[in-house]
Amino acid sequence: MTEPVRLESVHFDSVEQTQAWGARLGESLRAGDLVVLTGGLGAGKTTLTQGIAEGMRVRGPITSPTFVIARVHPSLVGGPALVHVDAYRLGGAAELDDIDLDEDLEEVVTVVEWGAGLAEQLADDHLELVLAGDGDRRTITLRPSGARFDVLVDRLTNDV
Ligand SMILES: Nc1ncnc2c1ncn2[C@@H]1O[C@H](COP(=O)(O)OP(=O)(O)OP(=O)(O)O)[C@@H](O)[C@H]1O
Ligand SMILES: [Mg+2]
Repeated sequence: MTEPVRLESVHFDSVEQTQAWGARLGESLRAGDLVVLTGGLGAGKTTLTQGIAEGMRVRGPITSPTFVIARVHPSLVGGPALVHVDAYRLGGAAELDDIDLDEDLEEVVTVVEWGAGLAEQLADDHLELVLAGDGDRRTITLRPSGARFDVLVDRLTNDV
């Protein structure tokens, strides 16, 4: 029997709302976590990452890398660094293992902007966030993989 697919969505009407939710997520992330952002060009992956960085209290700025594939943002408060990977621009062929990172992924939080569909190749526990929408309105569908992220998604989809 196939396992039930769990799909929860959240909706935002402005950049500020998307970033505020990203900050809530960022506050909950810890070393070793992997967050995979999928969604087309301009879907809001980098914008959401800016919110995550704020919540994690790491050094900015979070930008769209043009030539650099991965950037390390150290913590300002003694927490884990944020490694922001823009694999979207690799054209879809790469896997996370192929990206040459100096950091031990167990010690940092990794956020990857990824081409659609590729996240399924990631075997480890991760949180996939699928971004869609246009105008100012965005929908983020949460696809947790593993118990750790199940708990996190419960917390993040409850309106508090
Ligand atoms: N509610 C919203 N949430 C996020 N972005 C929004 C929202 N409303 C409008 N936008 C705009 O959509 C654009 C999102 O761009 P962003 O660079 O974050 O997307 P991306 O998915 O990282 O794109 P790329 O594929 O180029 O990496 C920005 O110009 C942002 O201002
Ligand atoms: Mg981007």
